[in-house]
Amino acid sequence: MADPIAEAAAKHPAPEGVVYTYGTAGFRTKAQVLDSVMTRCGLIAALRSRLHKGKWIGVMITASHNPPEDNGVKLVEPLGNMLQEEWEVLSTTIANKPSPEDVSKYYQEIASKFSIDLSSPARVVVGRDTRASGPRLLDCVLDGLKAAGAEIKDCGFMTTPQLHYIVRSLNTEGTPHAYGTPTEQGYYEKFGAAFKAALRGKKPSGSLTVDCANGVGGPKLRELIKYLPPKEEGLEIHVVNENVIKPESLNVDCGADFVKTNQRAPPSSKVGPNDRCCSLDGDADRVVFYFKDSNNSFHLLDGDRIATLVASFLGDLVRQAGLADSITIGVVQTAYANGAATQYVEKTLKLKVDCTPTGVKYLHHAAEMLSIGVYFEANGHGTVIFSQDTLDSIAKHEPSSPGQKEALAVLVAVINLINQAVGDALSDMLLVEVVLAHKNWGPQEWLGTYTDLPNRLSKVVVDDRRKFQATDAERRLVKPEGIQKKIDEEVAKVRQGRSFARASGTEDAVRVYAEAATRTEADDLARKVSELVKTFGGPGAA
Ligand SMILES: CC(=O)N[C@H]1[C@@H](OP(=O)(O)O)O[C@H](CO)[C@@H](O)[C@@H]1O
Ligand SMILES: [Mg+2]
Repeated sequence: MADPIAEAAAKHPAPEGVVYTYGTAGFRTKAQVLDSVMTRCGLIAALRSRLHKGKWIGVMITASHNPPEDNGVKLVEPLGNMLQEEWEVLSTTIANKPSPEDVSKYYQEIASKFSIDLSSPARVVVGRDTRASGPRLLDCVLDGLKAAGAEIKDCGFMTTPQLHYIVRSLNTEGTPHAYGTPTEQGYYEKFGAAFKAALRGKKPSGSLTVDCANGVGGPKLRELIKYLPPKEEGLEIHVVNENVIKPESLNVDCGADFVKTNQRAPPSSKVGPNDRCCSLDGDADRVVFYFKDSNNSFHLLDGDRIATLVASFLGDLVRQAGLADSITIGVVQTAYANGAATQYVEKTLKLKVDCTPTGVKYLHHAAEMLSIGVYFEANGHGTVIFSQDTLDSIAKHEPSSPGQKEALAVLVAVINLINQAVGDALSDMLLVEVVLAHKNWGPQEWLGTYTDLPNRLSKVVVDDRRKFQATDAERRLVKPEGIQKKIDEEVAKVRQGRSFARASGTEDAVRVYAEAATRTEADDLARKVSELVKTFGGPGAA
């Protein structure tokens, strides 16, 4: 008897000797070895949808900020969240099955384990970024989906957050929690209208130059601009690095990762002093801001800065609207947040800070525990989420003065402007612009809120990064034995020192972070800790 699952898997056989892992951001590696993984992810997406009683599941084909020759895939849960961890493991297992028959058998096993009726409806929506390998890998996903008998919606080019938005909107359509019209146009209408409402007549000063990393963010931003107020009334946006015709230029010398890692503007940048700029990454789920001052010095305004800016603004609105008694705001960071940012949130803003392991899913979970959870990774991934209780209190709040009424109106518009499903570079960018316009701030004022401690992020290649096991939100190593004590000794030697090492979840390396009172001390500390990592992780080390 014909077995469509085995047939689909046979059409896209797994290359020999490659081991796949569904990591921090799904499967991500060289595009040429991903065909089999794509088909199998199609199968997993169909199963996941059936388990959710036919709700829409998303499949996003992207490798974000990675080089153009890479690609990847991540699955999106019905409310737009990232895939549940247990299913990451199932995805990893099916991706590594050697033969088509093993794939089919495992597919059946998952179905019986979760009592999934394989004849029930499955619905899957697919999007992709602009990489050259995208069309081929899309076909591989579609083969998996067709074999599993899923209903398919192919959205073509999408930013990652747009796909999350569409998934959430499809699944909430017609319910009291309807998120928006489940189309790309619906996305622009929702965020365009919210931006206008949140500005409330305030006009951002100057212009904003947006570097789109030569990725999918470029054409999507061009589209979004059509739904924003005209530049005379609203924001003047200059779009740069939007060449999607040459996919080999994706993320090359531009984009959020380039700017954050090199701490400088893309070489092509031609902006003047104090002009606001921001850079998106390849799938537009991450944004960092920056500017050059009148001495031509570069200043980065990263995810920590966005979190502090937004948290302080939301704190003011909640207070001014008379809601401070019922709503508390918290900020969620990772260990990579600059110590000065953490201190600013705790001491100046007087808000609670949580620290989680690296990876948006951990930050998102922690933020879900708060009434308003502002979460950002230093590299610019993040958003703000509002609990249902908070949304209910805001909806039924009766303002008792014109001042309260105004603050409440801004708060409601800002909530609509924030993509609740996932961190979204375009929505975060508009949010920052709204806050700056309301505060009447330029980038200098924003930068002036606190002074970053000099820091250094390095990468050390070791024999086996799995030897490095961390605890305490990845701030301390429990293995290799003895290394943490040595790191502590180095940290103690410098002023305001902090350093940690952890195995990367996306690259075959150990990352070392160090900060200290001065640039020399921070660099020194990073070098010393990197040496320790090399020694403890070198050949023959336990
Ligand atoms: C220090 C750093 O920036 N790490 C990044 C990177 O994770 P690693 O596990 O450090 O490789 O990629 C993740 C996925 O994009 C992102 O969430 C995270 O912030
Ligand atoms: Mg990304």
